[in-house]
Amino acid sequence: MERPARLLLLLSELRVRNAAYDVSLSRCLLTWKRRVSSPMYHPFRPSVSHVVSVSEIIAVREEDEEESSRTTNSGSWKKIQEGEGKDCGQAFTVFYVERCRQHRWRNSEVTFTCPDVALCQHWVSSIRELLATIASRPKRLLVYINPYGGKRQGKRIYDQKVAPLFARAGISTDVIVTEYANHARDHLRTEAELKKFDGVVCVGGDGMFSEIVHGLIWRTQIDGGVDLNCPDETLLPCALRIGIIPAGSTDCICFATVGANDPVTSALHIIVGDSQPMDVCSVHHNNTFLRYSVSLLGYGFYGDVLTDSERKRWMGPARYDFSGVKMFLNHHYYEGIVSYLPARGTLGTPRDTARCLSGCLVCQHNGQLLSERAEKYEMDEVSESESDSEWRTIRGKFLAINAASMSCACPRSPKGLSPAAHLADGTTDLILVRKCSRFNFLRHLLRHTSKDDQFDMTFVEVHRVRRFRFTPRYCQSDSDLELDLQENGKRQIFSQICRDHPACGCAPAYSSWNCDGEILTHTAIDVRVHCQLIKLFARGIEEPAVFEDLTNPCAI
Ligand SMILES: CCCCCCCCCCCCC/C=C/[C@@H](O)[C@H](CO)NC(=O)CCCCCCCCCCCCCCC
Ligand SMILES: Nc1ncnc2c1ncn2[C@@H]1O[C@H](COP(=O)(O)OP(=O)(O)OP(=O)(O)O)[C@@H](O)[C@H]1O
Ligand SMILES: [Ca+2]
Repeated sequence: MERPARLLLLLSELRVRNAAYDVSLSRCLLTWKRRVSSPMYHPFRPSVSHVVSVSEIIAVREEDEEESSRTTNSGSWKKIQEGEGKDCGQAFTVFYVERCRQHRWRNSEVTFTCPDVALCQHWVSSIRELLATIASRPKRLLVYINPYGGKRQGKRIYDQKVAPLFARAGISTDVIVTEYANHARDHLRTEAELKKFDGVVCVGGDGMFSEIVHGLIWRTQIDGGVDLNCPDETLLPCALRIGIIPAGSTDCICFATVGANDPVTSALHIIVGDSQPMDVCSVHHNNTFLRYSVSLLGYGFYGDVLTDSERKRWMGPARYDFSGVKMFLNHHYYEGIVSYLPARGTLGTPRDTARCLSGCLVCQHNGQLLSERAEKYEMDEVSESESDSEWRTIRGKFLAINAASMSCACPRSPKGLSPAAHLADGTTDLILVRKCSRFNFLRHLLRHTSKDDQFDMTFVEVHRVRRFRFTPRYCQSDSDLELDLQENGKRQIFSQICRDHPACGCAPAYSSWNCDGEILTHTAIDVRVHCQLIKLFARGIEEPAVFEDLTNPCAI
């Protein structure tokens, strides 16, 4: 029979900064509570109690008395020497996760002094044994650093903030500083010895994460004999988890899966071995694979912002705001046909007030439902797209067509493009912004930054879908398009649809797709969501109540 989770493994009287504490260790919790008899005890002050979940202990270190008295570099030991003088015996330090504001985590530490060496060693070995039983913690990681992402701080951020934490947690790393774009992707595809690692970490922005996703998915499918060009193929999930140390311009994936774009917070989520599944969209054109997307697929406004901003990379993250204002003023709309397969039987809608949070039940339910359905389709040997006659079609003039597979929350828009979208529910939210006045489009954009509903506008519609296709009007054959591209030397093809654009004289007939910050080479695309194809070292966004309870002494 398994022991009750709260059964104590150890209970001792230890000292923390000259005060006596009752310190206990169970399989789940480490607690230390100031003793009533302690000289520091104050009858009118509530007794101080601390609770740390064992799963959030980073490491434990036995303090070497001789070494510590020789060097005063160790902050924790210095405090003991100053505070306790002759009273100090053997000591050990526990490093653990502490939660701060706005979903940030910090590495905190507490040093306990024990009356004798044997007791100290017993505590250290007991905590180490417990940590060793947590199978989800990575031991060896493959790290890719983009030295040029965001504000070009990737290398410094990793060396100063992340590497020391990994070392403390006993994680060994193979580090590769990338030398060119797609270096990480190609290394993962062909060279990396993936069996040696428990996870892959990227230091950079969403573009760097996308490289890792492409490398890992590609490698997994090729190893499993899956045809990447067939949009109906069921893809094999990737075994290795991915960690993101944010050092980019948008860091939208990190923000939406962790709740902050903070390198230390992300490193700690990796160390404790968190796991967050995520949906991935495959994008095809004429049965040819183009790319994968995990956050935003945007045609029209966000495609144009990206195209324009690529020419201004030297501006750093500010390029998006500059191009955003420019494209807002340009106010181009695009004609085309959108057809989609609505998500049937799944929980949740894009207009829900509930959000996708840590341990999300909607994602769990839909994940289960969709994998059962996929098995059924496989047994009947039909594809989902063939069996389903529920495709719907919308034709129109659009300022923007966005598919948000997750909220796309980021510092620019803390609630994101689709606030109720889920990370791992097997669906994407298709947002259609029809042609409207500049004033109305500005109202719509502004609502991304306030509590108001950006979908509650007559020219905006949103559908939760499993698949969708887009065909631009004036769709040309590939060879025509190729010819035009060569002649113009750029993506935008100007056509004779100027009657609706009295101000500019001529307007592009085509936009480009912004696929997680990369420009796609085709405008006619076929998109399919693959439920929970990858896993991240993250746990989704925690509600404040989750951790308030844990630190509440009454909850012990
Ligand atoms: C008036 C303020 C309105 C603010 C509206 C803000 C909405 C912001 C929504 C951000 C959605 C980000 C989605 C993430 C996509 C990532 O996969 C991708 C890769 O990193 N990032 C981008 O493509 C980078 C895309 C960055 C897009 C930035 C757009 C900025 C728009 C500014 C419009 C200003 C109009 C002002 C008129 C006076
Ligand atoms: N050594 C390198 N030299 C040039 N480009 C690189 C290198 N390593 C990676 N890249 C490319 O740089 C691009 C941008 O990187 P990254 O995503 O890290 O930063 P960012 O664009 O500033 O941030 P975001 O994607 O969040 O906007 C990626 O698409 C990646 O392919
Ligand atoms: Ca989703």
